[in-house]
Formats: sequence, C-alpha cells, structure tokens
Amino acid sequence: MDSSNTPCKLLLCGKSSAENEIAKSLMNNNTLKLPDNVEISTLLHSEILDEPQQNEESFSLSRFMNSLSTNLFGRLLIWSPLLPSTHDLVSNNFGELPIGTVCIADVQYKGRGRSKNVLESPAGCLMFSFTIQMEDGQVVHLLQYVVSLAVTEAIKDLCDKNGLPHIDVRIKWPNDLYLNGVKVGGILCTSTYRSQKFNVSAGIGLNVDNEKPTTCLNAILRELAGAACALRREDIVAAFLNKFEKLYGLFINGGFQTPEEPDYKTWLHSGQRVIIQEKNENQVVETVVTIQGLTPSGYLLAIGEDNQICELHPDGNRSYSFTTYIILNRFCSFAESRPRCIAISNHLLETWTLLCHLWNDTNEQLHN
Ligand SMILES: O=C(O)CCCC[C@@H]1SC[C@@H]2NC(=O)N[C@@H]21
Repeated sequence: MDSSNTPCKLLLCGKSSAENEIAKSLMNNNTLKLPDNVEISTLLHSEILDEPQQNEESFSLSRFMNSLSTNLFGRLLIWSPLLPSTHDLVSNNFGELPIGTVCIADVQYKGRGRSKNVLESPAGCLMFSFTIQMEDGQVVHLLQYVVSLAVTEAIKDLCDKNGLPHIDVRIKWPNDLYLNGVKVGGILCTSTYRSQKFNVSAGIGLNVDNEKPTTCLNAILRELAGAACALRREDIVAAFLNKFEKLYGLFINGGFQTPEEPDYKTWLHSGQRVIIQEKNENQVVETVVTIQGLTPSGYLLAIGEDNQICELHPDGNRSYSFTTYIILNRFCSFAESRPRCIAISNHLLETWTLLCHLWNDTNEQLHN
C-alpha cells in the first residue's frame, strides 16, 4: 500500500492530567516527526467529545486507559488508524517522548520486521511499539525475552480474568510467538546509545483477528469456547503493559530467578529435544539435548545426555545460534570455554535452523 502522501492522523491520550499536558505540548509544538517527511496531523483525545467508535473493531482509547494500571508504561498513548510504522514513530521521536510511551496503529504500511524485513501489517493485528531506557548494556539484549514473556503471560491473565480457556501462545525463543504451530506474532527490539543510556524501542505484532491465510488468537478462542468469545486489542495491550512493568522490574532488579516468578517453564521449550550438530573440521557430530528452561541470564538452558550444559543464544535472524558452556557440575557457575561453532536444528519445530556465532554477536540483533 502506498500511503506516503496521506497525512497520518495521530490521536494522543494520557492516563492522567500530567500525561495529557505532555500530549498537548507535543501537539502544540508540532513535535512529532516521521521519516520521509510524512505529514502528520495530531489530535488530543481529551478534546474529542465522543470517541470515534466506528464499529466493534475500532480501538477504544478509553477502554485501554481504564484497563491500564502501570506507573510508567503506556501512560501516554499515541493511536493512529494508519501509519508507516509504530516503530519508526517511537524511535524517531525517542527524545521527545516520555519513557514508556506507546504507539499503536490499526494498519501499518511500512512495518518493520527483524533483519530489515518489511512486514505486512493488516487490520486485525495488534501492532504497537513503546520506549524503554536502560543503563546496563550487558542485559539490553535480554529485554526481548522479557517482552515475549509478558505477551504470553498477559494473554493467560486475560483469559483467566474473562473466564476463558487458555490459548496456548508459545514463545519460539526468543522473539516469535506461535499458536498451534503457526507464527502469530513477533517482537522487534532496537536500540541506540546516547548519554550513557540505551534507548530501546520495543515493537510487538500479534495477530488477534485476522484468520487469513493462517490463524489468529480469536479464531482459536472461538474453536475452544464458542463464537461469542474474543479478546480485544485494547485489553491485550493494557494487560501486556501491566505485566511487562512487573516483569521488567524483576528483571532489572535481579534478573530471571526461575520458578516462583512467571510460570514460563510451561510455555517455553521446556522438555523439547533438539539436535545439536557440532561442526568439527569436516565432521558433523550430532547430539540430542533437552531444553530445561532458562539460564540465570535468561537464555535457553539445554542439557545433553552427557550432562553437557548448553546456553542457547539467538542471532538476529529467524535462525538461532549459541555457544556452549561446559560446566563441571550443575552447581558451579558457568565456566566459559572458548565458544565453539555449532549448528542446531530443531526437529520439533521444523523451521528452526540454528547457526552459530560468538557470545558478543548477540548484541547485533538489537542494531539490525
Ligand atoms: O517477526 C518479526 O520480524 C518482528 C515483527 C515486529 C513487528 C512489530 S508490529 C509493531 C511494530 N512496528 C513495526 O514496524 N514493527 C513492530
């Protein structure tokens, strides 16, 4: 779709008067910009007497704000019916927006995917980006895991709250979301470094309502619980932000501390058996390892039949990569051996092709 000559309508809405004042100043000063000088027209939700509610599917900003219970994330919301990319909007205006600002679009026409993919972003998908600022460069690349966890936990919470059966959205570690073996969502995190801070834009795409050509959350929910059952985008994004704020706090204060916190072991790759193909000169040695959960630093933890422990690291593509860390026993800290190049293919999820790179390369994905 070429909509580059159409001005983009942005509707700004704050949770409280403080955020509404910021919204007003963003509008009055014409602060917000999009790449390619795409024209913008800004409106304040507080100045619209009747929220435009064209139909059941329209995004209700009031409903979103009423479901939001955060102290930071989502308190300033920018909604648009049509945007090039929510990710462009937040990353291009990072310095002007309060941390935690969320931008949501009904449709995007230049949606960003990982590895510089341009994404189809049709109506029916929940598409949003938000801003985070981090200080510790060592953990910035782990943020995408926290986002993934928050999405699946939020969906679970919403189903519980509405008395609905659980829809089994799973993380294909670290940043794809699958439902019944079909990709229904993905996460993109990008960052820039300025004044000793990492400015991270996190973007989430989740197919809530669009059943063609594969499936979506509400199609599965209808199969499980009947035609009248559906999750709304406003509720999902608010539940996500409520959950994300909690998990992010835990993550920043202590890292992932397994089981008593989120019940993520049930919906990660726990128990999945994957084949490691280790390339050693001209020989390929295959070993089966079983994914156990997460390492203390938030990577997938796998254990081989020889008790070798592997920490699986993602790269910036659809593929995965990892370095192995051999430990002397389960209770000592990871003793780093020189990372070995390994390719891993997962015979349970056929699309996996896991290629190797070194530990530090994982940071690259944030800058793709
Ligand atoms: O699977 C992927 O490659 C990641 C997809 C992330 C897409 C989301 S949709 C909302 C946000 N805005 C964008 O332009 N991209 C992200």
